[in-house]
Amino acid sequence: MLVAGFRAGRTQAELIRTVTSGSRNPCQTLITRHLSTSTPVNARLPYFHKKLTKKTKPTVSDVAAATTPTTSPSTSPVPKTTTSNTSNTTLSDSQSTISKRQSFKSITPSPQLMHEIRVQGLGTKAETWSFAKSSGGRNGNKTIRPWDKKLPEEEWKRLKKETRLPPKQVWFEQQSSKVVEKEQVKFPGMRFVAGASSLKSLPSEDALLRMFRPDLFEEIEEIENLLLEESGGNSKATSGDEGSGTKKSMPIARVPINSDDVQKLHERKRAKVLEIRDSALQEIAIVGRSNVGKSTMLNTLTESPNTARVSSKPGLTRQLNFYRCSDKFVLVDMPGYGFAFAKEEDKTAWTELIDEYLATRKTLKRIYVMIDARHGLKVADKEFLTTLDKKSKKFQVILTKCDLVTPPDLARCYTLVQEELKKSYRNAITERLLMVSSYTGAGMNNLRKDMLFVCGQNILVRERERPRSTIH
Ligand SMILES: Nc1nc2c(ncn2[C@@H]2O[C@H](COP(=O)(O)OP(=O)(O)OP(=O)(O)O)[C@@H](O)[C@H]2O)c(=O)[nH]1
Ligand SMILES: [Mg+2]
Repeated sequence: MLVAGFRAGRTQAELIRTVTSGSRNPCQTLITRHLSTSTPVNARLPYFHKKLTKKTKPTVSDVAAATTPTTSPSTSPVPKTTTSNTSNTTLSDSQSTISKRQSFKSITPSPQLMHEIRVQGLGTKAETWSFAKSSGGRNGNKTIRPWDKKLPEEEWKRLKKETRLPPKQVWFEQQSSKVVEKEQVKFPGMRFVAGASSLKSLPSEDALLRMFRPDLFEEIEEIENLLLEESGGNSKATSGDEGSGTKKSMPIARVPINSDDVQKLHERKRAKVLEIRDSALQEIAIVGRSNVGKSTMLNTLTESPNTARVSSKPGLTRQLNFYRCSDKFVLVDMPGYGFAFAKEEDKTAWTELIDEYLATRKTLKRIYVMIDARHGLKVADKEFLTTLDKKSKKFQVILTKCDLVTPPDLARCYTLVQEELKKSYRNAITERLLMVSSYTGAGMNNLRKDMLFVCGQNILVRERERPRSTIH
């Protein structure tokens, strides 16, 4: 009835204005009488209330005004404490967000870092453009864009005809092919070898070695038995506390070569121990918050989308997954931490598994901690890094999802994270952080090289990458 009295298409604000201005329309008079009680208008018209009290983003001056202590006594009927408390919380929150954003934007990254980001093709394409644009300089009011500047017009015309691409895209293609021209490192044939969802099923170092070197299976078995006998252990032990089998394991990789134990071994066996020890497998663990992109990065590293399962929903990886990588080292994909929606018992089990693995694994060479480049270090990250620091475990940070931030913001995030790491974590490798995008593949080559370097290996497969496009 209320709405029927008004012309269709009138806004609710108009309606309220007309009602409260005391118009002579009989319908309006009725409404005015109806509303002329002590109850506020908003309480009677919940829908209008919603509209009228629609939250607007507080400006910096609003925030400043709101946080300045008021001296005048409050005449409001609403209990003072409740209002002031609520508004203070909201405003101080937004104030801190604003000041955080302001201080983030005030970080000036070094030109070298910006250059590296550009050369590696990191950051969103749109901003790569504006970054390149700004480096291209201005000529009066006209912006000289790099793709206008770099080639003479006839050349553009020719390329456009050949490639049927606009100059901007041609320019990008050229830039990316410049990056790819450099030596590429590949991890061919990476594949899943084992999974461990509990400490009991964690494969022992020898078990992994057997999986990697099936040709050495019998020798490993024999040497293990000999070593166990020498050390007074029972080779037929059935404790089953390690490995997937029931046999006790003597980690061959850790046998010191000059020890009496090995000296006592048969000469033939000694040579085998040396050989096996040299093929000791090193492990590289990839950890990070849930959904940060660990499994996707693994797939991009191997250039095969099906190596690890990925999902946009957090909490997909629920066990330690061991991936064999070119016979020399193992990459370990882990469940993510900081997953708020998992069951409490699951969270405890995963944390235990990760902690135990990271703390006790002797063959673990490096821990890569992945941090989302959009957010920097979050509380869960800080907590995790603190536990690593307490255990004196060295770790390297990788900024990921770099395609989702602009190059300047990526550089700022890099600077901020680096500073925080330097300040608060003794075991962080802070000279250089790695930056990758699993979607564009930017930064992956550097990461592969870093992994090989960590394992003390020369590059296994080097090959010149063919240019990504037809443009040469
Ligand atoms: N834009 C962009 N998205 C990414 C990138 N890496 C991963 N993603 C997306 O992020 C989501 C999570 O990826 P996952 O690899 O499953 O993440 P995870 O860290 O393994 O997650 P959990 O297994 O739950 O711990 C997926 O939707 C991916 O497509 C990246 O570099 N750029
Ligand atoms: Mg995963």
